[in-house]
Amino acid sequence: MSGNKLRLAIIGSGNWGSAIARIAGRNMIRHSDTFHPEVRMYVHEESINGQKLTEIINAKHENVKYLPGIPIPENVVAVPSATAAAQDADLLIFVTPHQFIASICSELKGKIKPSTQALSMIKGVEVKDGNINIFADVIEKLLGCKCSALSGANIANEVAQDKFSETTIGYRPGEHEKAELWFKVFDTPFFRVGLVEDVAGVSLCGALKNVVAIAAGFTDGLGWGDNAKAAVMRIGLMEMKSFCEEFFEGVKAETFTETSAGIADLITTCFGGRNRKCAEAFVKTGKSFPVLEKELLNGQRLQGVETAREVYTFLEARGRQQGYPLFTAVHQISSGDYKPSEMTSHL
Ligand SMILES: NC(=O)c1ccc[n+]([C@@H]2O[C@H](COP(=O)([O-])OP(=O)(O)OC[C@H]3O[C@@H](n4cnc5c(N)ncnc54)[C@H](O)[C@@H]3O)[C@@H](O)[C@H]2O)c1
Ligand SMILES: O=P(O)(O)OC[C@H](O)CO
Repeated sequence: MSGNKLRLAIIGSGNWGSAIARIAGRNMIRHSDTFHPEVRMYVHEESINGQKLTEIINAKHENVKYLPGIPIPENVVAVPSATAAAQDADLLIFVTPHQFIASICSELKGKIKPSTQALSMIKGVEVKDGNINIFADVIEKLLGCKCSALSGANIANEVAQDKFSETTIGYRPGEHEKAELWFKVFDTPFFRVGLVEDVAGVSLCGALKNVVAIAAGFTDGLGWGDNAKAAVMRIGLMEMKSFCEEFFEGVKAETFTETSAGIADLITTCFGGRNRKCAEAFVKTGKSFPVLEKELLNGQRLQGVETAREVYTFLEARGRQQGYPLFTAVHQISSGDYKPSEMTSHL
């Protein structure tokens, strides 16, 4: 009997979405007292050698494009419609590149259960009409459901191979019980979940570290060495913290220093992430980021360049660029206004 058990759905099936489907799918079986075994996963349909990606995933139990070589549990079912995935869900994970969230939420509006609880794993921000929002807030506003956030030092390919890592769930004040439910969805002996009452801090660390990772990639491309990279990371962490303190209320200092979402994610992204890799190639090849994204990422999406542009737009609207010289330089270099070698002269 699985009549009153909680149903989980996943909106997104890229590199991280597929890795998290593996973890959550297995935990649905492990905690079968609480959860319905079937997990529906929304897949943005595409054709691979003439066959639909959803059909391949459901037949082979592998996302051959975005997470090749890693088995996805058989209780995870790929569906090509976000609405079909989400409509019966009690728990709804959002894990797509941030540029697609607005259109997905407008499709889902009014079609999910009023009691659904959401969780955002998106590393990005929305800048609109001179305001900045984290995606947990965007989702809450667009869908009218409560939304927590998960972020951490989580390179998807490593997590998918069950290599040890930690992550952080940020929850709203008074919602510790909800966070404990999400803990049960994700925690495994190899993927250890910490909880912190700080949705904004967790979300912003995840978004802003991608901008710092671009700067770290520039230093790698320039061959400036480890000291320069450490300096850029330190300055980046200070700008992340200042930005949160200046523009958001209630972000906790310990989120930066004591959680996986903070310093640990900054370190892993600046050494092993896609943003770093593409930024190094940007310096070495002179190719643009859109070209490098296509050539190097096989359909996966860069978040840092777009986030740098959005953060710059927001700071410019407030005349505050000079308070954030590293964030500003990353945008100016990515958009071709500065040379990469000029990065530190503006700090
Ligand atoms: N990959 C990682 O290591 C990792 C780790 C932690 C967090 N994240 C974050 O998780 C989020 C999702 O990242 P990811 O790695 O799963 O994605 P990804 O970079 O693999 O992006 C590709 C996904 O985008 C989908 N897509 C393309 N066009 C679309 C459209 N028009 N509408 C909807 N979907 C479309 C593709 O089908 C595919 O599922 C991002 O915010 C990312 O920063 C990624
Ligand atoms: O590959 P990146 O640069 O998008 O970073 C991936 C994750 O966010 C690391 O935690």
